[in-house]
Amino acid sequence: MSATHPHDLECLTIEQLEKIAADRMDKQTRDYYNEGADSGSTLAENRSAYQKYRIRPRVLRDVSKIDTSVDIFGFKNTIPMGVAPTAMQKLAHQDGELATARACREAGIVMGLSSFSTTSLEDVKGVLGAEQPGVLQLYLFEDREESRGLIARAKKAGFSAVALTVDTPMLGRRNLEMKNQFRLPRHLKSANFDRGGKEDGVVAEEKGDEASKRTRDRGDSRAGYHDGARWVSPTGRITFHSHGPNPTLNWERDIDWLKQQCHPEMEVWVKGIATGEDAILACHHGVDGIIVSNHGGRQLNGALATLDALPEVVDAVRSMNRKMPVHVDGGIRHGTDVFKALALGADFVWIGRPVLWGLAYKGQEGVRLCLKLLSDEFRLCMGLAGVTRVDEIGKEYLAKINRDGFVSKL
Ligand SMILES: Cc1cc2nc3c(=O)[nH]c(=O)nc-3n(C[C@H](O)[C@H](O)[C@H](O)COP(=O)(O)O)c2cc1C
Ligand SMILES: CCCCC(=O)C(=O)O
Repeated sequence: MSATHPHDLECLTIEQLEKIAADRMDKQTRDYYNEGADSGSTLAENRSAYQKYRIRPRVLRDVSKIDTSVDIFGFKNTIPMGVAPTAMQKLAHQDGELATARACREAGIVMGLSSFSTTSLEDVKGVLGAEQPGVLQLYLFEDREESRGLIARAKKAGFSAVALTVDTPMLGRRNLEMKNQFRLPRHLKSANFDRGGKEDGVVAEEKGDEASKRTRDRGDSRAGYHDGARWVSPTGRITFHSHGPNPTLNWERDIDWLKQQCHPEMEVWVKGIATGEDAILACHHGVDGIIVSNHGGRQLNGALATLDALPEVVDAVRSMNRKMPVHVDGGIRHGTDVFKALALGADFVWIGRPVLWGLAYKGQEGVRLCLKLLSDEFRLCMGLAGVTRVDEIGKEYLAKINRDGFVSKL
């Protein structure tokens, strides 16, 4: 964007943003951000699933006044879209999560913050301010005390909700992450678990001068290694590889525990639902909302694209007596994608990688651009489809293209 033109003429779509960002990231970061698990087929299908649907626009409806806003956590969000929690944003830009928070605040858009952010949750909420809702994504650790502390801090800082990630009982197989032996560079830290710089990725190299660097280069186990599922470190420090995945999580014990910790100040959401069965369990266990997600194709490759899983989840929730919001993420790259997800029954969508690409492009300015592109496209889509309010978007606005090319109404 320049003083003379409201658009960034170098970057008019999220696809262009993706390309520009790819050139600006180092290989480690680009691979970590962009890859999916295994062959990447679920990652690809999250995007291509949107191509199976077409919009059935209605005309002559006076669309001169369009309201794209929705209510979320008592806040008037400018568009039914939020920023999904993604770890380690300082890899993309030195301002990291602060830049994202500033852009969200400017745009009036809710922000999700990863447990493994490179900025502390207090600093991020400080930027968002009292009005703007924040959602803390939670990895519930086997070490419950650590999680209890984090939840208490989120409550104190004024987060509106925690979103418990449930699709990571184990870490998905990410081949480039393993090949690159990816971990957080020494100058960055997992800020929510910072204990004076004593964390993995820092210690081995920092304390360790040349001698421990040589040790590490030799692959000595004292310095740790990435075995494909976790970073195996003898130091026992908290890293996303060592503590993120938790195979012990279960509905009975953990959801009730979490509700006790969070309610009534913070809502409890579950992120990573992919079936109608689990949506019903979520209802039974009294969570406040669910996010249909496959972690951006980074966990179980071969899982359904989230847009394909969405209808069964929506049907399951509608079959229950309780009104529980259903959100979705994964592969959303156009305003029309937001429209399609809502038409299939989602109340709200979240975007992950496009924000990271915006950060890599221009920090806060780049995230602002990313949010603006999608917001502008969504508004235009509503107008061209003949809709002036978000709650009017329903399945009558969609048709599905079957594999053989036939079009069917939903
Ligand atoms: C680099 C990266 C890091 C992520 N980190 C987290 C995380 O810390 N916690 C989490 O629940 N999800 C995490 N996610 C998943 C996102 O929240 C979201 O589900 C996904 O990115 C949505 O798909 P999209 O990138 O296609 O928009 C991460 C995704 C990416 C790409
Ligand atoms: C346990 C994984 C933490 C970071 C993350 O969610 C991701 O890289 O996808």
